[in-house]
Amino acid sequence: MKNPMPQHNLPKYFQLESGQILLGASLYYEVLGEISDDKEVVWVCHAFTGSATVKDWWPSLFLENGGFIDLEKNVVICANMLGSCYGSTGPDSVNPETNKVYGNSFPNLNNRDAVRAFIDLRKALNISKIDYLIGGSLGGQQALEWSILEPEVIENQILVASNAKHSSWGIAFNELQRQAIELGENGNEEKKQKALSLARSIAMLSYRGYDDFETNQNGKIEQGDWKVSSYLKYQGKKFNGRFSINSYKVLSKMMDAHNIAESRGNNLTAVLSSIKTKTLCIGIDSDNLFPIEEQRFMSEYIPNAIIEVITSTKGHDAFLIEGNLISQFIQKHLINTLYEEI
Ligand SMILES: CC(=O)SCCNC(=O)CCNC(=O)[C@H](O)C(C)(C)COP(=O)(O)OP(=O)(O)OC[C@H]1O[C@@H](n2cnc3c(N)ncnc32)[C@H](O)[C@@H]1OP(=O)(O)O
Ligand SMILES: N[C@@H](CCO)C(=O)O
Repeated sequence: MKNPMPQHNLPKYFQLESGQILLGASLYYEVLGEISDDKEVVWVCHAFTGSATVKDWWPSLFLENGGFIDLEKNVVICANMLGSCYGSTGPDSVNPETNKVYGNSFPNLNNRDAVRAFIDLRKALNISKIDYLIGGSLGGQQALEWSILEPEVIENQILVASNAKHSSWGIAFNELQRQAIELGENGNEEKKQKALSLARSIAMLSYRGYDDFETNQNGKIEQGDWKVSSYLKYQGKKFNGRFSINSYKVLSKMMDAHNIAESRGNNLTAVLSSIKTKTLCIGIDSDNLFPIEEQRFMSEYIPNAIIEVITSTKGHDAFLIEGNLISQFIQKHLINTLYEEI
C-alpha cells in the first residue's frame, strides 16, 4: 500500500552544513505498509541513482521474492535524498528566490544534510524508533551518519558495500565522471546526453569488475564490436533520460565529501568506536569501488558490529543484485537474535 501523501515539506529555511540555506525544500518519499506501533520500521537509504521506490530497484529484499521484509510485520520507508532527481528538491528544482532552475547554483550538499532532511521526515511521521536502517553504497554512508546523529533512534543498521570515509580511489572515479559530463556541458542536448552516457560507462568499471567482464562480456558480438564495448555503450545509453546531469554532479560530490569524522575531531576510529547501534556490515569480495577492507575497518571499530561477505563476480553492484543474500545475513544476525547481544 502506498502512502497517499508522499511529499514532505522541510522547514522553510533548511540550514545546510555549509552554512547555506535551502529555501522551501521538500522530500519525496514512499511508505510501504502502515505505520503503527505493532509494525517494525525498515528505513531504506537508496544509492546514488536510486529512488524512493525501493521495491522497484531492491525487490529481492521483500518476502514475496525471498527477502526479509514482510509487510504484515514491517513498514518500509524510503525517501528520495536531497539533490536527487526523483521527486525531492535538487538542482533541477526552481529556486523560489529567483524563480529560476538552480542548475549549477544549487548548494553543495553532504550526507549529513541528506540525513537531517530524513530526520525531519521521521519526526513528521511520528516514528520514534527505526528497527532496521539499511543502505548500500552512498545509502550506507547516510545510514552510518544517521546512527551517529540519532543513536537513540536507530536500533540496527545494515551497511552494505559502504564506508566511513570516501576513498581517494572513489573520488578519482567520480572526478573522471564529472569531467566526462563537463565535455558536453556547453553543447546541445545530444552532446550533453552523450557526455552523461560516457560518465555512466566509466562508472560501470567501478560498479563491476574484472571477473564479471571476463565471465559475461568476453569476445565479440555478431557485428564485430567487442562484447564489453557494446555493453558499456548500452549501459551508457540506457542511463540517458533516466538521470539528471545536475544531480549527477551534486550527488557524486556528496559521496566524495563523506567523512564521519569531519568536524567530530577528525579521528575515524574514535568516531566509529562511539557508535551505539547494532551494526551489520556487508561487503562484496569483488567490489573494487568500496573494497571489503572498508567494511572490515568499520566492523573492527564499531563496538557492536559484525561482518558478512558476499561472494560474487558482480563487483560493487552485487549489493543490488544479491539482495537475497543480504536478507539471509539480516535474518541470521539481527532478526533471529534481536534481543540478544551480537
Ligand atoms: C526510476 C527509478 O526508480 S530508479 C531505479 C532504477 N535504477 C536504480 O535503482 C539504480 C540501481 N540499479 C542499477 O544500477 C541496475 O539496475 C542493476 C545494478 C540493479 C542491474 O543492472 P543491469 O543493467 O540490469 O544488469 P546487467 O549488467 O546484467 O545488464 C543487463 C542489460 O545489459 C544488456 N547487455 C548485456 N550484455 C550486453 C552487451 N554485450 N551489449 C549490449 N547490451 C548488453 C542486457 O541485454 C540487459 O539489457 P536490459 O537492461 O535492457 O534488460
Ligand atoms: N548501480 C548503483 C551504483 C552506485 O552505488 C547506482 O547506480 O546507484
